[in-house]
Amino acid sequence: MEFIRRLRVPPIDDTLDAALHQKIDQKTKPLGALGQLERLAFQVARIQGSMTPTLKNPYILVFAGDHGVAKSGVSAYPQDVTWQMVHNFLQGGAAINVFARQHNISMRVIDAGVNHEFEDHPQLVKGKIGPGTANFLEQPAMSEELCEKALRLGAAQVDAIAEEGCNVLGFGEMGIGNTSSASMLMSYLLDVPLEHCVGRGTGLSDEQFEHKVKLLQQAAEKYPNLKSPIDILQTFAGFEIVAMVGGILRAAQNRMLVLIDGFIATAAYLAAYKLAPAIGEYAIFCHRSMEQGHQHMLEALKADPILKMDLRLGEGTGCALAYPLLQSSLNFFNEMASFADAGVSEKS
Ligand SMILES: Cc1cc2ncn([C@H]3O[C@H](COP(=O)(O)O)[C@@H](O)[C@H]3O)c2cc1C
Ligand SMILES: O=C(O)c1cccnc1
Repeated sequence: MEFIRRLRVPPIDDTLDAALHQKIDQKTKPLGALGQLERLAFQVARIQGSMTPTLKNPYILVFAGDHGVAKSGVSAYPQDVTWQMVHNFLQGGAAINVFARQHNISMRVIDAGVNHEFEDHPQLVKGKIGPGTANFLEQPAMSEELCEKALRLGAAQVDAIAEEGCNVLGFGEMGIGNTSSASMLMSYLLDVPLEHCVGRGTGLSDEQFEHKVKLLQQAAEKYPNLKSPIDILQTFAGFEIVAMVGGILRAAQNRMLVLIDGFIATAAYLAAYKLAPAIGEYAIFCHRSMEQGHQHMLEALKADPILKMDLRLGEGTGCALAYPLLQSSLNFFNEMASFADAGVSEKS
């Protein structure tokens, strides 16, 4: 696939590492006392190759798409909620709108494949790859051609906001049924049993959850020999998930800071990571979702999520909520006095 053949993620230069550690350790605090904030500041400064890193023009991209599998009763909500929520995002009434407004984060909604025609709106990108995916219980979700189109869609959106001066962006999603897709991706990409990957999504009852597990197990039996990340994406992903994969890859390629939300966004990240492991240095995991598979996925990635707030929403909400802590990490790094500046005695 041309998109994948052209993929080049720059490895991070370590020439500043010693100076960055020294700058952090010289701040007026016991050594290591700002914990994860110190690790975040170090990571961002390395990505930017700068002793004075900054966050510029932050964005949340919310990718939306419908899933054929939603018709098989794997979600607690009807498929129409996908387009209805896109409408809600554009009206400014969803959780992600509220948190993004609170932290001055711009938002864009990408229709990657919702089964609905939307009116024009300044925050909406009309990128529909198709009116939703095929039901993977019956046939692969999409062709290779559409998969590549979706990768390019995500990459193009990231390039567009990079041109607006953005250097930090969060990836969010909306698509009824997409925890099922994400569970399949996780099981295949990590080669772990499906039981560790399936959760209750929007809030399934015990009975509905058993039905979901049974259907997804049938799907796994149908496709025993998938190995490559692209084949796995084509078979199980949604257009919004593949567009996120393309976007995550391009953001790292552009040396932007990549903020990863919950279970579905992390599944997209996982596919991107399998395609280009160098993206690992650009990613910040914003929270640990209640969706059970997310906890296993984060462990497998050795990720250190910023928040544990019992969220299970998606939309990029974890990214928006973690953003002020990321700001705090750079503020301490750029503004805090050193022992020498402040005339404070160092460790004896
Ligand atoms: C009103 C509403 C708003 C949402 N915002 C995000 N999701 C989340 O729930 C969906 C995934 O769960 P499942 O696989 O169980 O369908 C995705 O659309 C996800 O972003 C929502 C779900 C609902 C119902
Ligand atoms: O972790 C998430 O992002 C998530 C969990 C459940 C439903 N929707 C999203």
